[in-house]
Amino acid sequence: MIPFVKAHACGNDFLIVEENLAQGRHAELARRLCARTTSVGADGVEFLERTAEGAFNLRLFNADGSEAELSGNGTRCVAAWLAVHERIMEVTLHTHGGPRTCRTLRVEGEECMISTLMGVPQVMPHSFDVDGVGNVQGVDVNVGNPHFVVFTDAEDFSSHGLSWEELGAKICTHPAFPSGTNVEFVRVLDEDRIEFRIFERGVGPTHSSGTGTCASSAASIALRGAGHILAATSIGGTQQVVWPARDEEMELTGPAEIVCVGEVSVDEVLG
Ligand SMILES: N[C@@H](CCC[C@H](N)C(=O)O)C(=O)O
Repeated sequence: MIPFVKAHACGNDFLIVEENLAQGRHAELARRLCARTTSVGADGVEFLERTAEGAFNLRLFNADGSEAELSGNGTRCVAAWLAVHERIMEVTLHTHGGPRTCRTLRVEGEECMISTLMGVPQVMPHSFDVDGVGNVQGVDVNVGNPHFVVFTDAEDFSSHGLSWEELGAKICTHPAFPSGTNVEFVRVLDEDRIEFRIFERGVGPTHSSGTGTCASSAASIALRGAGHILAATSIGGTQQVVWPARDEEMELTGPAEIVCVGEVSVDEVLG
């Protein structure tokens, strides 16, 4: 049997599995466990390794089995699990996108409020042609993993005559991004608030993204005159971002909740 924890952050849901159970089958396990109709269902799997020295390492696999550098929400889900069930209130989780230190500010039952230091975002305007669409202008943002931010004024987040889901799918796998990219469609509402939709690499449209929140905020602060303290809302809820200056770390604060713990039979998962 493979024990798992299911958690979500603003509706972006993850399974947490101990690394020593994966035995090299990370991609296959992620694909099978994340299937919405035939398995547990999630946007990704966080494999959690505990080293003999007491460090915590994370490997993140998207629902399609691809490995990503990190997830902001997935990292927060792991921090919530450690806070709720092991009373670890501050922890540095080592991801392939760099170390992320999470501080649990509040625990209410299975729900936590957590602040994470998310590194220093790198922001760079970028435009390229998309077949049948034309020139798309946006912003590359690296927050440990890659994002492309498209600003739009449309209330439904459409752009270039396409829905955000349609254009997101085209950009996500566009040759301008050899490793693929996450895509955000962002509306700057005022100095303190932005709203966005996310099309995630390796998943598709999701309800939220921690790194997507940081990327959307970084582009809005750097290039659209948004303030240094921002509320960023996606389908699954609002997260707070603080980014004092371009060369400083961004802090992301938001909720994460443990949904359930369970176990699945290895035969059922891997056949
Ligand atoms: N939802 C995540 C991002 C997960 C990784 C992403 N799909 C990628 O491939 O980079 C978040 O909360 O940051």
